[in-house]
Amino acid sequence: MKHVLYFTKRIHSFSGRILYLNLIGMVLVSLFEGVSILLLIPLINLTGLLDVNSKSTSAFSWLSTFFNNFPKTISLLIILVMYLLLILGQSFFQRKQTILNTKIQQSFIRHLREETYKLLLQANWSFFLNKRKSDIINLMTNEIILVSAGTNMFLQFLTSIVFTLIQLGIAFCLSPKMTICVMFFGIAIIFFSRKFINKSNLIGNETYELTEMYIAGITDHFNGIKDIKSNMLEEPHLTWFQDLSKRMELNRLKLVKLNTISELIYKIVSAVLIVIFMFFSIKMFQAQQAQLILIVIIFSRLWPRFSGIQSNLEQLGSVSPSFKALVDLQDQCNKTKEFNERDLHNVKPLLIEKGLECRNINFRYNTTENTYALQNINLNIPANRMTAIVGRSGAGKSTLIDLLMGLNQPETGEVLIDGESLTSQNLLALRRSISYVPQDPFLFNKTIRENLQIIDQYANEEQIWEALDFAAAADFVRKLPNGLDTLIGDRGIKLSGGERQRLVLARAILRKPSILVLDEATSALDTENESKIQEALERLKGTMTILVIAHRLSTIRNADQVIVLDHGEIIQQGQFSQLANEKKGMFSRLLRKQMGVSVRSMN
Ligand SMILES: Nc1ncnc2c1ncn2[C@@H]1O[C@H](COP(=O)(O)OP(=O)(O)OP(=O)(O)O)[C@@H](O)[C@H]1O
Repeated sequence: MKHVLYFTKRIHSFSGRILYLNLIGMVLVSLFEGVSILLLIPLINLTGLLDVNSKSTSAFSWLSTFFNNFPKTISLLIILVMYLLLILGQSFFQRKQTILNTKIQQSFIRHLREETYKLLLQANWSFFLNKRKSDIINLMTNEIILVSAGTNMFLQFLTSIVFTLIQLGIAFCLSPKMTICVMFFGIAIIFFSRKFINKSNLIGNETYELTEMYIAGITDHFNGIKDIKSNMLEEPHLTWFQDLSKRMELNRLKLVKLNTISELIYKIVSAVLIVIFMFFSIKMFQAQQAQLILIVIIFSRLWPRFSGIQSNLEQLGSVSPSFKALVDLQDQCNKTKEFNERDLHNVKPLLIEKGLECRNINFRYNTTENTYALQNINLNIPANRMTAIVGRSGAGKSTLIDLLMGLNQPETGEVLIDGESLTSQNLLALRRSISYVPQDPFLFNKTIRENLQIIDQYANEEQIWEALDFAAAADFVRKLPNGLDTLIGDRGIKLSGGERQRLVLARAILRKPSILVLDEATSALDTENESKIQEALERLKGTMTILVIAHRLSTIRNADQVIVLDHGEIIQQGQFSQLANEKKGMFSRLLRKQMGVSVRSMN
């Protein structure tokens, strides 16, 4: 419940005065309804069948006395007009209140969405390494709506308590004994049905987990749909999906069964109580017909209030896991925050003059395990030169690059930029100076132009073509039917792997970075395009610092410095030709293997 209260406080500080207006509106709507009970007294009296001016209704007998001053028809007309006005008033306020409610709820959802999205963007890389993307998607789509709806539900719950108190007050004036009895049973039954609330909470937890699994499954399956289709893995996936859908169905059914059983209990108890009341009222207290009618009216008005409170609590119990998940996510983001929103304004890129340096760096992904991804890294990366990082798969190349970009933080040691430690102060300036091209480049489902302008929205036609030329992409873009305005599909699916890599390279160049990082960025290119890019990189040398990770060693022939990593340690460092001549070194072994493969493949 504390998480629900947390969000209620948030909606309170977010909406301020409007929230009170809304609450007053809800109370007003309920009051109109309450007052209509009172009108029943003179109405019943007017029928002439019953006399309601008895002791038990004495608090409001003045109402009947008042209407006795008028001829019957006039009284009847006044009462009915009042009744009509009450209904009209109620409907009018109800509409206003619903609109206001939606306004508050929707702006709160927007606020929550924006706030959580900002926090996510501000979280550091380690947060994303440890978090499943689909869980974030689930929170940002399904759960956030449940949280907002739940917060609203909680506010309605508070209003309904206020209104129940008002109605209890009115009922008390009509029949104190009766009201106390109803209250006693109502509270007792809410107290005894706590276990329903706990059960709802358990089912809510299960719903949350199942939804997480569902979104994760769908995301994974459709990201890997090519694998599924080409390896004919449809059947196991379908079975998995059917099992999960069945579990989701049963989970919903369980919740409805639970909610309806408590509703059923309330109805049965209500019927039994009415019967008992009637019996005692008639047999023991010789109650008049009017009192009996009041008993039924009070019961039918008040009892649903109690059962409403109970079902409200059950619903809150079932959505409270969503509240907890959102609080947890925001907490984790706050703990892993690497910058504040205002830091993003006016970040000037760094002009690196001397270079980057790694000093005594050790790094592990999991600090509870003994395996280090990087150990004793001491390294100089001179500015405006090309440095290549090579090594076997899993050697730590990408981890090293991530450290240099300030994505990973070293456990010991430090990264220096022109002799200054990399801290949160200069982190964003460093990032602004970097263009990073990964092995599996990310492209948006937009046109080529839009994909390029993401990096620089003011880039003109000439600059765009210049970047495309650099990345050996101009030719294929020219041949596309809509040229720069061609839509490239989901993640650029309508392009080949090599075309995608070239586009991302062009995008990286458009930024005119001080540091260009290519992480296996040309792995999908044919030799012709690769050598075009090599030439282009050669032209760039001296204008920016280039960091290249490459398995294909021919790519880095022109590098000024080659770093060889193995098991997270630097085992060789020097110029390409120098390392190639160290016959016993890992580099020449890797080189020989690749040359052997290429010679064999030529034969
Ligand atoms: N997020 C992670 N959590 C835990 N361990 C990781 C994580 N990412 C990488 N590792 C481990 O760190 C080591 C270095 O990985 P890294 O990705 O840096 O290697 P690499 O040299 O770039 O490999 P490749 O050439 O195959 O891309 C590997 O043993 C890998 O299993």
